[in-house]
Amino acid sequence: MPRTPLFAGNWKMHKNVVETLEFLEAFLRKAKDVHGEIAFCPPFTSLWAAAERLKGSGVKIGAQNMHWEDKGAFTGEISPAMLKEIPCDYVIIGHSERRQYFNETDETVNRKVKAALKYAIKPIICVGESLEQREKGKTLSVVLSQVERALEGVDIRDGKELVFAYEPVWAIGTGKVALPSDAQEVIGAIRNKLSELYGARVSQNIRILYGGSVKPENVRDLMAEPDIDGALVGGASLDADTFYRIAAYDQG
Ligand SMILES: O=C(CO)COP(=O)(O)O
Repeated sequence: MPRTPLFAGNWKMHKNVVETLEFLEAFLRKAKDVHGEIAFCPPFTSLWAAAERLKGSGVKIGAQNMHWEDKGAFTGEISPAMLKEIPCDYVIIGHSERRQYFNETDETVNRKVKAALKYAIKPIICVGESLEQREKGKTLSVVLSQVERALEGVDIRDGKELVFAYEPVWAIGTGKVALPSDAQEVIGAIRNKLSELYGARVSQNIRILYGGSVKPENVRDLMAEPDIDGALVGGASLDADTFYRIAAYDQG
Protein backbone atom coordinates (compact mmCIF):
# COMPACT_ATOMS: atom_id res chain seq x y z
CA MET A 1 0.00 0.00 0.00
CA PRO A 2 1.47 3.39 -0.94
CA ARG A 3 -0.19 5.01 2.08
CA THR A 4 0.87 4.87 5.75
CA PRO A 5 -2.18 4.05 7.89
CA LEU A 6 -3.39 6.81 10.20
CA PHE A 7 -5.24 6.23 13.47
CA ALA A 8 -6.60 9.48 14.85
CA GLY A 9 -8.41 9.91 18.15
CA ASN A 10 -11.14 12.56 18.10
CA TRP A 11 -11.69 13.26 21.77
CA LYS A 12 -14.59 15.64 21.10
CA MET A 13 -15.45 17.59 24.30
CA HIS A 14 -13.54 15.25 26.63
CA LYS A 15 -10.35 15.51 28.72
CA ASN A 16 -9.03 18.56 30.52
CA VAL A 17 -5.27 19.18 30.73
CA VAL A 18 -4.66 16.79 33.64
CA GLU A 19 -6.66 14.01 32.00
CA THR A 20 -4.89 14.62 28.69
CA LEU A 21 -1.45 14.26 30.29
CA GLU A 22 -2.49 11.15 32.22
CA PHE A 23 -3.77 9.58 29.01
CA LEU A 24 -0.60 10.39 27.05
CA GLU A 25 1.64 8.98 29.80
CA ALA A 26 -0.28 5.71 29.67
CA PHE A 27 -0.38 5.63 25.86
CA LEU A 28 3.30 6.42 25.31
CA ARG A 29 4.31 3.56 27.59
CA LYS A 30 2.71 1.18 25.06
CA ALA A 31 3.01 2.97 21.74
CA LYS A 32 6.22 1.33 20.54
CA ASP A 33 4.58 -1.44 18.51
CA VAL A 34 2.39 0.81 16.42
CA HIS A 35 3.39 0.68 12.76
CA GLY A 36 1.09 3.38 11.40
CA GLU A 37 0.83 7.04 12.24
CA ILE A 38 -1.03 8.14 15.37
CA ALA A 39 -2.69 11.50 16.03
CA PHE A 40 -4.73 12.81 18.94
CA CYS A 41 -7.23 15.62 18.60
CA PRO A 42 -7.95 16.98 22.09
CA PRO A 43 -10.08 20.05 22.86
CA PHE A 44 -8.39 23.41 22.18
CA THR A 45 -7.60 23.95 25.87
CA SER A 46 -5.49 20.77 26.02
CA LEU A 47 -3.68 21.17 22.68
CA TRP A 48 -0.61 22.97 23.91
CA ALA A 49 0.00 20.69 26.88
CA ALA A 50 -0.46 17.65 24.63
CA ALA A 51 1.93 19.02 22.01
CA GLU A 52 4.60 19.71 24.65
CA ARG A 53 4.29 16.19 26.05
CA LEU A 54 4.38 14.60 22.61
CA LYS A 55 7.47 16.44 21.36
CA GLY A 56 9.96 13.96 19.98
CA SER A 57 7.54 11.01 20.36
CA GLY A 58 6.44 10.90 16.72
CA VAL A 59 2.78 11.03 17.81
CA LYS A 60 0.92 13.82 16.02
CA ILE A 61 -1.50 16.46 17.25
CA GLY A 62 -4.70 17.72 15.65
CA ALA A 63 -7.43 20.22 16.44
CA GLN A 64 -11.13 19.46 16.05
CA ASN A 65 -12.10 22.63 14.18
CA MET A 66 -10.86 26.09 13.28
CA HIS A 67 -11.92 29.34 11.61
CA TRP A 68 -10.68 30.14 8.12
CA GLU A 69 -9.50 33.71 8.78
CA ASP A 70 -5.98 34.47 10.03
CA LYS A 71 -7.29 36.78 12.77
CA GLY A 72 -10.06 39.28 13.43
CA ALA A 73 -13.20 40.09 15.36
CA PHE A 74 -14.57 36.54 15.55
CA THR A 75 -15.35 36.03 19.24
CA GLY A 76 -14.83 32.46 20.35
CA GLU A 77 -12.99 31.31 17.24
CA ILE A 78 -9.46 29.93 16.75
CA SER A 79 -7.39 30.69 13.65
CA PRO A 80 -5.15 28.43 11.55
CA ALA A 81 -2.17 30.63 12.58
CA MET A 82 -2.93 29.83 16.24
CA LEU A 83 -3.06 26.10 15.49
CA LYS A 84 0.21 26.31 13.58
CA GLU A 85 1.84 27.86 16.64
CA ILE A 86 0.94 24.85 18.85
CA PRO A 87 2.06 23.27 16.37
CA CYS A 88 -0.85 21.16 15.09
CA ASP A 89 -0.16 18.67 12.32
CA TYR A 90 -3.84 18.03 11.59
CA VAL A 91 -7.23 19.69 11.91
CA ILE A 92 -10.56 17.91 11.65
CA ILE A 93 -12.84 19.81 9.27
CA GLY A 94 -16.56 19.30 8.72
CA HIS A 95 -17.23 16.69 11.38
CA SER A 96 -20.90 15.70 11.23
CA GLU A 97 -21.44 17.03 14.77
CA ARG A 98 -20.31 20.44 13.57
CA ARG A 99 -22.48 20.17 10.46
CA GLN A 100 -25.45 19.12 12.61
CA TYR A 101 -25.16 21.41 15.67
CA PHE A 102 -22.91 24.32 14.67
CA ASN A 103 -24.03 25.31 11.22
CA GLU A 104 -21.02 23.94 9.33
CA THR A 105 -21.80 23.85 5.61
CA ASP A 106 -20.01 22.58 2.52
CA GLU A 107 -19.04 26.20 1.88
CA THR A 108 -17.43 26.77 5.31
CA VAL A 109 -15.74 23.38 5.01
CA ASN A 110 -14.26 24.49 1.70
CA ARG A 111 -12.96 27.75 3.19
CA LYS A 112 -11.44 25.92 6.14
CA VAL A 113 -9.76 23.34 3.89
CA LYS A 114 -8.13 26.11 1.87
CA ALA A 115 -7.00 27.91 5.06
CA ALA A 116 -5.55 24.71 6.57
CA LEU A 117 -3.57 23.96 3.40
CA LYS A 118 -2.29 27.53 3.29
CA TYR A 119 -0.78 26.93 6.75
CA ALA A 120 0.41 23.42 5.91
CA ILE A 121 -1.92 21.92 8.51
CA LYS A 122 -3.36 18.68 7.13
CA PRO A 123 -7.14 18.81 7.09
CA ILE A 124 -9.01 15.60 7.97
CA ILE A 125 -12.14 16.31 5.95
CA CYS A 126 -15.20 14.47 7.26
CA VAL A 127 -18.02 13.33 5.00
CA GLY A 128 -20.90 10.95 5.56
CA GLU A 129 -24.59 10.32 5.02
CA SER A 130 -27.44 10.24 7.54
CA LEU A 131 -29.57 7.15 8.11
CA GLU A 132 -32.42 8.72 6.16
CA GLN A 133 -30.16 9.46 3.20
CA ARG A 134 -28.81 5.89 3.28
CA GLU A 135 -32.30 4.42 3.39
CA LYS A 136 -33.30 6.51 0.38
CA GLY A 137 -30.32 5.19 -1.58
CA LYS A 138 -28.60 8.58 -1.63
CA THR A 139 -25.36 7.62 0.14
CA LEU A 140 -22.99 7.97 -2.80
CA SER A 141 -24.54 11.14 -4.19
CA VAL A 142 -24.48 12.84 -0.75
CA VAL A 143 -20.93 11.80 0.09
CA LEU A 144 -19.43 12.52 -3.33
CA SER A 145 -21.06 15.93 -3.41
CA GLN A 146 -19.56 16.70 0.03
CA VAL A 147 -16.15 15.66 -1.31
CA GLU A 148 -16.46 17.76 -4.44
CA ARG A 149 -17.70 20.84 -2.62
CA ALA A 150 -15.01 20.58 0.07
CA LEU A 151 -12.40 20.71 -2.69
CA GLU A 152 -13.85 23.43 -4.92
CA GLY A 153 -10.92 25.57 -6.11
CA VAL A 154 -8.43 23.58 -3.99
CA ASP A 155 -5.02 22.85 -5.51
CA ILE A 156 -3.49 19.58 -4.39
CA ARG A 157 0.23 19.01 -4.77
CA ASP A 158 0.69 15.27 -4.25
CA GLY A 159 -2.25 14.20 -2.09
CA LYS A 160 -0.23 13.72 1.07
CA GLU A 161 -1.28 17.10 2.42
CA LEU A 162 -4.86 16.14 3.22
CA VAL A 163 -6.93 13.24 4.56
CA PHE A 164 -10.58 12.27 4.20
CA ALA A 165 -12.67 10.49 6.81
CA TYR A 166 -15.83 8.70 5.78
CA GLU A 167 -18.05 8.74 8.84
CA PRO A 168 -21.63 7.58 8.26
CA VAL A 169 -23.68 9.66 10.70
CA TRP A 170 -25.72 6.63 11.80
CA ALA A 171 -22.54 4.83 12.89
CA ILE A 172 -21.15 7.62 15.10
CA GLY A 173 -21.44 6.89 18.81
CA THR A 174 -24.13 4.29 18.18
CA GLY A 175 -22.12 1.07 18.34
CA LYS A 176 -23.38 0.32 14.80
CA VAL A 177 -20.25 -0.01 12.70
CA ALA A 178 -20.64 -0.05 8.91
CA LEU A 179 -20.03 -3.40 7.26
CA PRO A 180 -16.45 -3.33 5.99
CA SER A 181 -17.72 -4.01 2.46
CA ASP A 182 -20.16 -1.07 2.66
CA ALA A 183 -17.44 1.24 4.00
CA GLN A 184 -15.12 0.05 1.20
CA GLU A 185 -17.81 0.74 -1.42
CA VAL A 186 -18.15 4.37 -0.32
CA ILE A 187 -14.43 4.92 0.29
CA GLY A 188 -13.58 3.34 -3.08
CA ALA A 189 -16.08 5.73 -4.70
CA ILE A 190 -14.44 8.67 -2.92
CA ARG A 191 -11.06 7.58 -4.28
CA ASN A 192 -12.48 7.33 -7.81
CA LYS A 193 -13.92 10.81 -7.46
CA LEU A 194 -10.52 12.10 -6.28
CA SER A 195 -8.91 10.40 -9.24
CA GLU A 196 -11.36 12.12 -11.61
CA LEU A 197 -10.59 15.47 -9.99
CA TYR A 198 -6.82 15.22 -9.48
CA GLY A 199 -5.56 12.17 -11.36
CA ALA A 200 -4.73 8.63 -10.27
CA ARG A 201 -1.33 9.40 -8.76
CA VAL A 202 -2.68 12.01 -6.37
CA SER A 203 -5.73 9.95 -5.43
CA GLN A 204 -3.52 6.96 -4.57
CA ASN A 205 -1.65 9.16 -2.09
CA ILE A 206 -4.71 10.53 -0.29
CA ARG A 207 -5.51 8.68 2.89
CA ILE A 208 -9.17 7.92 3.46
CA LEU A 209 -10.15 6.84 6.96
CA TYR A 210 -13.29 5.17 8.22
CA GLY A 211 -14.99 6.52 11.35
CA GLY A 212 -18.03 5.39 13.33
CA SER A 213 -17.96 2.96 16.27
CA VAL A 214 -14.45 1.65 15.51
CA LYS A 215 -13.32 -0.74 18.27
CA PRO A 216 -10.44 -3.19 18.79
CA GLU A 217 -12.90 -5.94 17.79
CA ASN A 218 -13.82 -4.54 14.37
CA VAL A 219 -10.73 -2.65 13.20
CA ARG A 220 -8.98 -5.61 11.60
CA ASP A 221 -11.81 -6.37 9.17
CA LEU A 222 -12.09 -2.72 8.22
CA MET A 223 -8.35 -2.47 7.61
CA ALA A 224 -8.45 -5.54 5.36
CA GLU A 225 -10.36 -3.49 2.77
CA PRO A 226 -8.09 -2.11 0.05
CA ASP A 227 -9.08 1.56 0.24
CA ILE A 228 -9.46 1.99 4.02
CA ASP A 229 -6.31 3.66 5.30
CA GLY A 230 -7.01 3.94 9.01
CA ALA A 231 -9.65 5.17 11.40
CA LEU A 232 -10.99 8.30 13.02
CA VAL A 233 -11.99 7.06 16.45
CA GLY A 234 -14.30 8.79 18.92
CA GLY A 235 -15.40 6.96 22.08
CA ALA A 236 -12.80 4.19 21.87
CA SER A 237 -9.96 6.74 21.69
CA LEU A 238 -10.64 7.99 25.23
CA ASP A 239 -9.04 4.99 26.90
CA ALA A 240 -5.30 4.55 26.28
CA ASP A 241 -5.33 0.75 26.25
CA THR A 242 -8.38 0.50 23.98
CA PHE A 243 -6.98 3.00 21.49
CA TYR A 244 -3.62 1.26 21.55
CA ARG A 245 -5.32 -2.03 20.69
CA ILE A 246 -6.97 -0.35 17.70
CA ALA A 247 -3.77 1.26 16.40
CA ALA A 248 -1.70 -1.90 16.99
CA TYR A 249 -4.39 -4.17 15.52
CA ASP A 250 -1.83 -5.93 13.36
CA GLN A 251 0.45 -6.84 16.28
CA GLY A 252 -1.47 -10.00 17.22
O1 LIG B 1 -17.22 10.78 15.32
C1 LIG B 1 -16.35 9.92 15.37
C2 LIG B 1 -14.94 10.26 15.15
O2 LIG B 1 -14.81 11.54 14.61
C3 LIG B 1 -16.67 8.51 15.68
O3 LIG B 1 -17.14 8.45 16.98
P1 LIG B 1 -17.32 6.99 17.69
O4 LIG B 1 -16.03 6.26 17.44
O5 LIG B 1 -17.58 7.32 19.12
O6 LIG B 1 -18.48 6.35 16.99
